[in-house]
Amino acid sequence: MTRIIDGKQQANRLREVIGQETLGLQERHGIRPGLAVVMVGNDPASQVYVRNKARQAGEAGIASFEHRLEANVSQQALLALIATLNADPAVHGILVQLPLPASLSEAAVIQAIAPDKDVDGFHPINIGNLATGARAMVPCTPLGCLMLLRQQLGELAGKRALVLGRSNIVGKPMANLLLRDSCTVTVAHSRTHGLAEECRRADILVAAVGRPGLVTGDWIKPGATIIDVGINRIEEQGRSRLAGDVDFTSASQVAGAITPVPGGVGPMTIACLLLNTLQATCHQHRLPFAEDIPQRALPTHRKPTRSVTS
Ligand SMILES: Nc1nc(=O)c2c([nH]1)NC[C@@H]1CN(c3ccc(C(=O)N[C@@H](CCC(=O)O)C(=O)O)cc3)C=[N+]21
Ligand SMILES: [Mg+2]
Repeated sequence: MTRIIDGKQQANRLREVIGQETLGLQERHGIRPGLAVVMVGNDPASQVYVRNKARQAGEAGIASFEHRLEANVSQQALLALIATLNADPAVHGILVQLPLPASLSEAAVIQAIAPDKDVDGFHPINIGNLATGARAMVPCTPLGCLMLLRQQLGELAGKRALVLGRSNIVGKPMANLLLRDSCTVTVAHSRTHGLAEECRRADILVAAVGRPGLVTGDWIKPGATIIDVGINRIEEQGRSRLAGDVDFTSASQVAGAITPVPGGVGPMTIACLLLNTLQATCHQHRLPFAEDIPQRALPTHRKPTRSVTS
């Protein structure tokens, strides 16, 4: 039987445990974690995400500070705001909603964020620390995918993982996280030869290319675990709906487990943003951070198989 991985429910559980931890911080130390979200311009889709983040942060005991800037804001003004947030002790995490208008340099903006407050994990310091296996702030979407995989499979070591997509936000950090869990990792992309065959070899497939329905059932190894990162807004029969990079109908006939869109990776992304904000808060106050929050919130669904001799 194919298992539908309920990311919405897992994210609810994770946010609940985060809320318990923030309550403890408040009661024992009088500290309230704070998350600043900077939005440039008024893209309607971004506004929905920013609103959801603020509401879910509040429910988990995290203060949120929204900063909306005009689409024509100067780079200098944006960098000045980031400098203010870097210096503000009530702000433990800073997220600048991407993409930015073309007139602004995303690289310069990301590098201006203090690495300790970079809850997106996009700063080169955090990317480098993740790649070398040091302590790092890990990008929220791949972190959420990893949690769903661990919850589903227990042990990931030795599994053949295929990451479809090589973006800085998902594909590259995802590949590093899977390597850290001792998977055999392949990164495929639009120029890969024999893409379908590559996919069919994978025990774990993470699709993050932004092409609706690209991965069909005949690309999937029977029993494989499929994580669909794609959030594509498509028009169908005059109506707008969300579609993943995986064709759910055919893929769910073959896969062992699969995430839906919506209700899969998306909610986990926001929960991981809150978890990163909590971690950043603990770090900035030199307090211990409970590394076991994900395991506590999301106990393994399937016990790892043990060999007879061990
Ligand atoms: N600096 C930065 N960090 C980000 O993490 C970031 C960003 N910029 N820019 C935009 C993307 C997109 N993103 C989503 C988060 C949650 C859902 C989510 O919760 N999706 C719901 C459905 C939402 C709906 O119905 O529209 C779901 O998949 O179930 C979607 C998309 C974070 N992003
Ligand atoms: Mg989703």
